[in-house]
Amino acid sequence: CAIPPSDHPTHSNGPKCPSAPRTPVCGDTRMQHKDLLLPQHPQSCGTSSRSPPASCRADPSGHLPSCITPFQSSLLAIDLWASKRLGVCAGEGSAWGSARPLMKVIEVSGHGIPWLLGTFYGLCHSDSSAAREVLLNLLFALLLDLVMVAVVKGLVKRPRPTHNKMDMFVTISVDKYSFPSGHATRAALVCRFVLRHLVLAVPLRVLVVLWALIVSISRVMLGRHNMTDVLFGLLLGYALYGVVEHCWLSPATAPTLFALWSR
Ligand SMILES: CC(C)=CCC/C(C)=C/CC/C(C)=C/COP(=O)(O)O
Repeated sequence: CAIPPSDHPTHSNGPKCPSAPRTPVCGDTRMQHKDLLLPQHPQSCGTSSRSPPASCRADPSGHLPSCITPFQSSLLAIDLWASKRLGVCAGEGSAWGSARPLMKVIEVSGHGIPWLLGTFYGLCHSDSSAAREVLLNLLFALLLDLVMVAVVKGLVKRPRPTHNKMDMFVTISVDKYSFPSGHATRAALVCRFVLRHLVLAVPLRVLVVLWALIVSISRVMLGRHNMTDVLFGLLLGYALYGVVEHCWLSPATAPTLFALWSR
């Protein structure tokens, strides 16, 4: 199943194949491969796209190894296909278009701004030093998450799904990219953080986990992300919590920071 090299988004900086056929050779798959962001033999313009050594050279843009096996390629194609099928709230006219407003409320619940503002507000108004310690670490976790997601998005530069409508509440420049899902990383990170540091009754703990899952699933349903963006986001958020725990800020390890907030 050959993919016309000129259709690949990374080719904007790399070699062009103006003479490559533009007729679909794999039906819908050709169009969906635009989102893979893995060069399809960019060096093989004018030669057979089956030439194996060319497929393992460095990506001209230097962002990703271009050595993609047929197995990986198939997994990504399945990801794109399934994500498109699951994007049932991607537009008002989609199968579940009427649920889109609810999905957008869920989107805001996992957005960085309410979490940052809420944590900052709590920090300024908390009287107990224990609460301040937890909130300061939550603020650190949220900022670390924003930075890590921005770095990975900027490195990978995977475009958002073609069916996504870019009508998101406050975004930053890298949010035009899709991998990983910032909402999913935040949901996993906050979920682990809250379960570890807040004393909650079991039903509330279940609700926190459900919220994280719903925020993550809603990214695909809204058409914002492919499934792999969300799965990687969840893993990244889970792992970032480990970093936060490892670097835990306390009055002993960061006295200056705590002095800022003490009364
Ligand atoms: C302090 C500071 C730089 C705050 C920026 C907060 C902000 C605009 C975060 C962006 C949140 C966002 C829209 C993430 C994208 O989530 P995806 O799940 O679509 O990747």
